[in-house]
Amino acid sequence: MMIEVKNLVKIYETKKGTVTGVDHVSLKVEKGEIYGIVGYSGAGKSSLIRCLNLLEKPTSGEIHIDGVELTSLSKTELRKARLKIGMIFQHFHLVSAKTVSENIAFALKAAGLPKAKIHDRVTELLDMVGLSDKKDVYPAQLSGGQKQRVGIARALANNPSVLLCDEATSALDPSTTKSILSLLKKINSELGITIVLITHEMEVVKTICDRMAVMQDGKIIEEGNVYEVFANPKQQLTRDFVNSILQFELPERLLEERQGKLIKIYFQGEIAEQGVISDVFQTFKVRGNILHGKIEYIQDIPLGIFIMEVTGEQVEIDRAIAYIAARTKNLEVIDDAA
Ligand SMILES: Nc1ncnc2c1ncn2[C@@H]1O[C@H](COP(=O)(O)OP(=O)(O)OP(=O)(O)O)[C@@H](O)[C@H]1O
Repeated sequence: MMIEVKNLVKIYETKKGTVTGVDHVSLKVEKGEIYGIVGYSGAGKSSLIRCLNLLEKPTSGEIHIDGVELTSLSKTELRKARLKIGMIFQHFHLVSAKTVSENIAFALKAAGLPKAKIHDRVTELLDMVGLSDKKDVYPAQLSGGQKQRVGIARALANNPSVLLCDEATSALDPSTTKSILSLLKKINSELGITIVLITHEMEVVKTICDRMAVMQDGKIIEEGNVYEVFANPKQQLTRDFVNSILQFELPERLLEERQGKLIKIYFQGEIAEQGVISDVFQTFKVRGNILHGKIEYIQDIPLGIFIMEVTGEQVEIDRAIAYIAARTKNLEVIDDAA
């Protein structure tokens, strides 16, 4: 187990009283996993991830990273343990008076790497994040995506086993977000670094995470393999997050002009690839009109939702619907004009 959090509590003392940031959270992350924690603002995600490297001191609970329990370490021991935990931030936190190379070299100097080795390591890191041509540039001259690449290079400088990402793509546009996520994925698969990320965007979780947790009011309310959570969300909040990706509204006009039965079909896994829809038209005397549809690929497994109008004789429609229902995850007759 790379990360094990046991009964973590973080309470803030404020002038107005105490605020619970993290409320008895326990979680485990396996070596090499990408683990995403999703939640709305104020759910406690930042508090939780900042406790993982003790940027924030937990009120109680245990944090084990690669077999080391962090909360009981002395200052010196903690400084050493932290080298194994890289972190990147929403607003990058680069030093504006230092060049790209100097920003990265700083992390190596702090860890005591001999000067002669620093240059080579910086060159290697710049190459890894695709910024070799920007080494002497200052952060102000970089785009957001480039700044985050510097942040990533700096976080990886001392060969950490864990990378913590605090809303790392939230300040970036969608296409830059994609490129940063694919860089994180590459780092994970090529270097075997375990990644924990927090985000309010399900899209991020969908794109790169293996497992995920949903956080609300300081607690983890649902957890699991990303495909499983997307396909079978249990809590209302999780359903809302999943719907942000999968759902769509059907225009009112379509509902008014329908003729046969309107059905909503959920596909899961391989079923989505097996052509259930085309089989239905070969087997039964019905016509079908797809009004809306979407297939998302999560961990390369399809998860789909379709709305289809089925017309024809009532008996045939019923048989066709029964046929589809038997072969898909979930079928809802949403409207019946007959
Ligand atoms: N330094 C602090 N002092 C007092 N209360 C805090 C502090 N940091 C966070 N909190 C409170 O703890 C709770 C959780 O906040 P946290 O920032 O961890 O949530 P979040 O899910 O990361 O949300 P956001 O994305 O908006 O930061 C909130 O009620 C917040 O007001």
